[in-house]
Amino acid sequence: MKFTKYHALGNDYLVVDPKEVNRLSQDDIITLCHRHYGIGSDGVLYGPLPGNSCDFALKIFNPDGSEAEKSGNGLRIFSRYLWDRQLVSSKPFFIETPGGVVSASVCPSGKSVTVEMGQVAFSHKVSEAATAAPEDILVLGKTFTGYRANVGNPHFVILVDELTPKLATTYGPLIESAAGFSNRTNVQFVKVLEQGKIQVEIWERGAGYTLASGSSSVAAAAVVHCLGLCREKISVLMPGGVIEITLDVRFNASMTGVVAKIAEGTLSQEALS
Ligand SMILES: N[C@@H](CCC[C@H](N)C(=O)O)C(=O)O
Repeated sequence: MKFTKYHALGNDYLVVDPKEVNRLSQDDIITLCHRHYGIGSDGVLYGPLPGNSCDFALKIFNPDGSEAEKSGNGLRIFSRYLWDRQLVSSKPFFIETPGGVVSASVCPSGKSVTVEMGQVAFSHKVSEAATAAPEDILVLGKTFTGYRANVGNPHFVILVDELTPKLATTYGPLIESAAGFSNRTNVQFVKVLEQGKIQVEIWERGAGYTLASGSSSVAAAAVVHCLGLCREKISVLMPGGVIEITLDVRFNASMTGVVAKIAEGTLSQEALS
């Protein structure tokens, strides 16, 4: 089975073409993503599949084998894969995910990709709640105030004054699976640095601590903009680098950042046995 590996600011994904394999089981995905027993990645992008409403459809899997509705960096990486395979040009094209259809465009060098991620809802259900509402959550004796956002996939955005990776690694796993989140949640700890700049530490649902996340960047930017803390153009600083987000008045989000190809290879049969 052939695979291609890319990263977007250190958020790494394997792209597996359905032509290579009819189906990936949950165990296959867990092994593929495992950094010792497999190739290692923050997820698997299974596509291109035939779309219902556009040329390309994509399935996105987390390293725990669960399926995500959407992934910002996953979509930017998959766009770059389509571009590398000469299946798209530098003109905008559409990709269908369970979390909605997005439009993407790859810059002429292939190194930067923009995805129009769609409208952010301030709830865990798409198209509900037009404004961010605070919600307290008690974890390990500490109360955090966060805001739900849905970018196709669910997020819980917590504003803090002091930001450390430890916040994400200590509280992230407990918040991810807290009782109030019926389908678990991605978690972002966010510090507003200035009007157009925020810093974020991320705990991803089904993946854990990651160096960057596109949908998390969109969720965090939408919440701080909705609260009036930042304007509509926001640079999101993460441990892996920067993603640029632009929001319109209805919280439709455009996301731009770099993508790099790491490797192409063939997985040994033995690895999945
Ligand atoms: N890394 C991603 C998010 C991947 C999906 C997420 N773990 C989920 O389960 O929703 C991104 O760049 O958005």
